[in-house]
Amino acid sequence: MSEFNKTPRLVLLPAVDVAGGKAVRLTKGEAGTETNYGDPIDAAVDWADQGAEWIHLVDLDAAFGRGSNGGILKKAIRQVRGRVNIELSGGIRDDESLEHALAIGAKRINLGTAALENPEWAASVIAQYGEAIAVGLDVRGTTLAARGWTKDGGDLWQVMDRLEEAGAARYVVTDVTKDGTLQGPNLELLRQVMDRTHRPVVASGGISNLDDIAALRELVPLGLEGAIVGKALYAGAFTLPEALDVASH
Ligand SMILES: O=C(O)c1ccccc1N[C@@H]1O[C@H](COP(=O)(O)O)[C@@H](O)[C@H]1O
Repeated sequence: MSEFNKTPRLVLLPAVDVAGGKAVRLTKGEAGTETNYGDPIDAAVDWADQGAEWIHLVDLDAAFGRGSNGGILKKAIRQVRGRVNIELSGGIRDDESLEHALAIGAKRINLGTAALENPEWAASVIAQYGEAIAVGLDVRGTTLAARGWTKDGGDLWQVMDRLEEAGAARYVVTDVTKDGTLQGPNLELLRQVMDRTHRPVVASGGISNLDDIAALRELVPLGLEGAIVGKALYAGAFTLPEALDVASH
């Protein structure tokens, strides 16, 4: 196949979710389901060493509104600066937290709760920062989830209409019921979201094996730009180099 008709690669974003100063994975985002994977700075450096181009870095305590891992996130970003782009999320809900996130070196901010609860502010920062703002659409069925995924945040399609109007640059779509379960991504949900936008979409939740990555890569022509990989990498289901290979061939 020539370079011209090859499917473009799928960008993979290893996740580093931080709670209580540790890299953890949750099941379906539920507090108390943490599996501990050690030092988040080591994890970030490890993914950078293994070829990650992006890391999806999450302050879970900030997302749940119960604390902050700000110092650790800053150190992690500093350690991989110049090698890896950081997509930062969790608790970024006002000018101060957004400006701080950008100041410590995040290339992209993922807004969850704020995009649901504060539409005017979300529209204003989407207009101001453009590509630096992604919106996280964290859903159960077609109901969005906010505040550490503990509160309903409205209807996915209605909120998407508003975000499209606001000019959101990119969506990060998480099926909360799949996240951390190793049950495979929700391909149908991704297709439905991509049907409603021309903006790039990043998939999150459920990847369990290399076949899932191959299936997601098939969606690249429909608008899927990337996929966040969490538990499968930490559990050793495959290595990041193996996944990057599947994502690009
Ligand atoms: O990633 C998780 O497991 C997770 C679990 C529970 C809540 C949030 C989680 N992840 C990230 O947090 C943002 C939302 O943060 P906020 O609502 O803007 O404060 C979400 O998009 C995920 O990236």
